[in-house]
Amino acid sequence: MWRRRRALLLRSPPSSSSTAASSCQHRRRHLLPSEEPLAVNRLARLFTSQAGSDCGNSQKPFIAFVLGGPGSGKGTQCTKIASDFGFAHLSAGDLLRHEIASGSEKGELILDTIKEGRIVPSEITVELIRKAMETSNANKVLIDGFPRCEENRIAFERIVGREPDVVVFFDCPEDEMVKRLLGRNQGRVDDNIETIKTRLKVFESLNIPVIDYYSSRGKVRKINATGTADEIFDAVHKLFSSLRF
Ligand SMILES: Nc1ncnc2c1ncn2[C@@H]1O[C@H](COP(=O)(O)OP(=O)(O)O)[C@@H](O)[C@H]1O
Ligand SMILES: Nc1ccn([C@H]2C[C@H](O)[C@@H](COP(=O)(O)OP(=O)(O)O)O2)c(=O)n1
Ligand SMILES: [Mg+2]
Repeated sequence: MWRRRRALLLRSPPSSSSTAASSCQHRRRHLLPSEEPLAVNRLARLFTSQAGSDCGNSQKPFIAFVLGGPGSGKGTQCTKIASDFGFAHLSAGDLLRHEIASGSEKGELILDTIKEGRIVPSEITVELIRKAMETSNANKVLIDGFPRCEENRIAFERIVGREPDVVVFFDCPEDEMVKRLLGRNQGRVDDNIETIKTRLKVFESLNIPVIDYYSSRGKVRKINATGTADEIFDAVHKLFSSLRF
């Protein structure tokens, strides 16, 4: 039943939209308190040197959060960074879409949330990222599209016990982002104008505060995300060449 519904929903337009403010609060309704300490323990093992199991590496991985509005070019630029600088590319959105496609119990909730342009409960996303980091065994990681809200950020930092090394912010005007999303043509359930409007509101109200927070901590590197993908990558390449990882 759910599988048939999922197949239908994967390409259907959104049935409703909701306010940006409710997106992060979603987490509280779905939090399973018994799961949180387990995730804390697993992540603590991943990121503390005493355990010696940091993604299979003896050192903590270098972590770059890659942020920007929907359609700002995060995924496009991450592919290029991964190829030129040897980073593992972990896209939070891709991990969530794989979870939907797997037909897991959480998939239905994730799909409903993404269809509406809202943010998935943090413990689901952090757990998917944690597993992907473990599997990748990488010492340099791009985390694309995360953290999307303060609750995402706090969950990650509390569980992992550290901040990212750098936060790359692709700064793009809204009209350009809308144009790119409507032309993306990947059959995504959230690339329609109604959901895009919500995603832009969510970005402004929930993700910009995260960028402001990391700016105040001197972590943010802002990239002008207009122009061709290659022009933007020139600036990205300069930035990554200047980082020590
Ligand atoms: N600089 C660019 N100029 C025009 N289109 C772009 C540019 N960068 C990416 N795109 C296209 O815009 C769409 C959104 O890009 P994507 O990398 O998926 O962004 P995001 O991950 O931030 O949503 C894709 O179809 C991509 O091919
Ligand atoms: N940290 C995250 C990342 C994505 N999501 C959900 C909500 C987002 O609108 C969708 C799609 O994310 P994705 O990063 O793939 O989208 P864009 O690359 O910005 O177009 O996934 C989330 O809930 N939490
Ligand atoms: Mg993307």
